[in-house]
Amino acid sequence: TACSSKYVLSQMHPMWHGPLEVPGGDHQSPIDIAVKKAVFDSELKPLESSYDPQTCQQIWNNGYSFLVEYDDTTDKNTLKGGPLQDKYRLCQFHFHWGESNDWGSEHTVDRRLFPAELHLVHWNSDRYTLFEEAVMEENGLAVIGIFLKVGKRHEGLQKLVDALPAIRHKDSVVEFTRFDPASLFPSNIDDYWTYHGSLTTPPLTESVTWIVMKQHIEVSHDQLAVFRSLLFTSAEEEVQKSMVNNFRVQQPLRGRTVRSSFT
Ligand SMILES: NS(=O)(=O)/N=C1/NCCO1
Ligand SMILES: [Zn+2]
Repeated sequence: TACSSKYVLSQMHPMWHGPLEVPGGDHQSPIDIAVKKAVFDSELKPLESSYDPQTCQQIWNNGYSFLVEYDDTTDKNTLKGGPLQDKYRLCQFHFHWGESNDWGSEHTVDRRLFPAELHLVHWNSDRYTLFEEAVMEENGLAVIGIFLKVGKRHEGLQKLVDALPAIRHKDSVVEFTRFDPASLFPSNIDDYWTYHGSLTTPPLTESVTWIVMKQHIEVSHDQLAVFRSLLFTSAEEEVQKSMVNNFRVQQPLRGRTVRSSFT
């Protein structure tokens, strides 16, 4: 109904940080990863990704982050192995960041905050036919989280950074092609933490196998500054708000165990 869609929209309000309660939500994300409490699991395999840069379609500002979207109508961009039993398909990746380099990530490692965090969102194409279906189901989604640190310029990221001025406002979209998501992976993707959690933006459903990389990637101060030049607001709105601090507050662990693929 109209009111519910308005309600959902307001949850998507840019400054939305929760504390939107999810009825019975005790597997929520993000969380702090207490390294010493993580349990090494020797059964965890290396992750296997196979992405086709040709299936990259567009980049757009959804009023909360910016998304790079892939054609997920065929099995072209797959992720399997690691903690996953099934094959998952990439549908988009996006970032979360702060107004300064002191914070911005959603997950933390022993309470350590990073200036930004990359999320690559995949859905279980062995069991479902659409992202929208999988998003409601346990084991429906797999999200890879990669921390960003400020340091040397990231050559792979620059093509994406150069596209951002064209999507400054909410709901703006431009064509974006031939981008390899694996170019944003750290050199080591075998060392990761994994736990069962939720999306950190509505619908907040507890359908996510999180795979958080131990190794971060480096981007330059100037590259990150361009992220902050984006706006939460659409071109029509009188007051323009810079898109920063688009991360959710951390959620209680509620007895969950975080497993590690490394000792
Ligand atoms: N930050 S997140 O958990 O990846 N959230 C979402 N929502 C839709 C797709 O990814
Ligand atoms: Zn995210």
